[in-house]
Amino acid sequence: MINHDKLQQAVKMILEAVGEDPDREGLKDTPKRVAKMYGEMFSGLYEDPSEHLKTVFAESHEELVLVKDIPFYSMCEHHLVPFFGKAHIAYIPSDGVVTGLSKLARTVDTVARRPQVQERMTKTLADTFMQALQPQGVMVIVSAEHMCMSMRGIQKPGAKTVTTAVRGMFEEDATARAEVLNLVQ
Ligand SMILES: Nc1nc2c(ncn2[C@@H]2O[C@H](COP(=O)(O)OP(=O)(O)OP(=O)(O)O)[C@@H](O)[C@H]2O)c(=O)[nH]1
Ligand SMILES: [Zn+2]
Repeated sequence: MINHDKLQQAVKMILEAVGEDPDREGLKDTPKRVAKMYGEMFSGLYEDPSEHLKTVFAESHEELVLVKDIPFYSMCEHHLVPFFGKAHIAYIPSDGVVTGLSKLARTVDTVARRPQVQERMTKTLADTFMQALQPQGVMVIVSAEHMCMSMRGIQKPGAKTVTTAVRGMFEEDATARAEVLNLVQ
């Protein structure tokens, strides 16, 4: 599990390293707060995203299911600052098995709450849905703004990165991909 003592020591060292006084009134509880916050933001390291997808229902809907505009916050593993945006999850069930709609969003949260890069987050989501639900196909679209590109470095606030991952029948079926893109816009 997350080592809160070590996190607190590390945050105190960062404050010292930037020339702050970690014992001053405003900062004295900061190491504890940040340790707790990292515990939340990286909780996905200790969860198996496919666990959420064990909730399934027998429903003979073998056509598109799309949950779009799922907001998420993740942490860029290169700079440890947030990247955030929307995930859109589409799948076509097979064998009369669908999962709970909220479980798609829960899976997004688990995968987002790790040190991440957007490409791996997108791919992990697609692979998790494919393995856990064994649907006819999955299409995942993630659109995000990276704070490491907005508030520092190249400083391009508003620039969006869009990544997709398709599996199963979506790989062959351009019309099905176009239908999802059309519904997402
Ligand atoms: N592919 C990919 N790159 C990312 C992601 N998040 C951040 N990056 C990039 O990671 C790269 C790290 O580049 P480096 O040259 O090692 O670090 P840097 O000197 O801080 O780079 P700048 O951001 O250009 O100032 C940057 O280009 C970031 O934009 C991500 O999710 N996916
Ligand atoms: Zn970054």
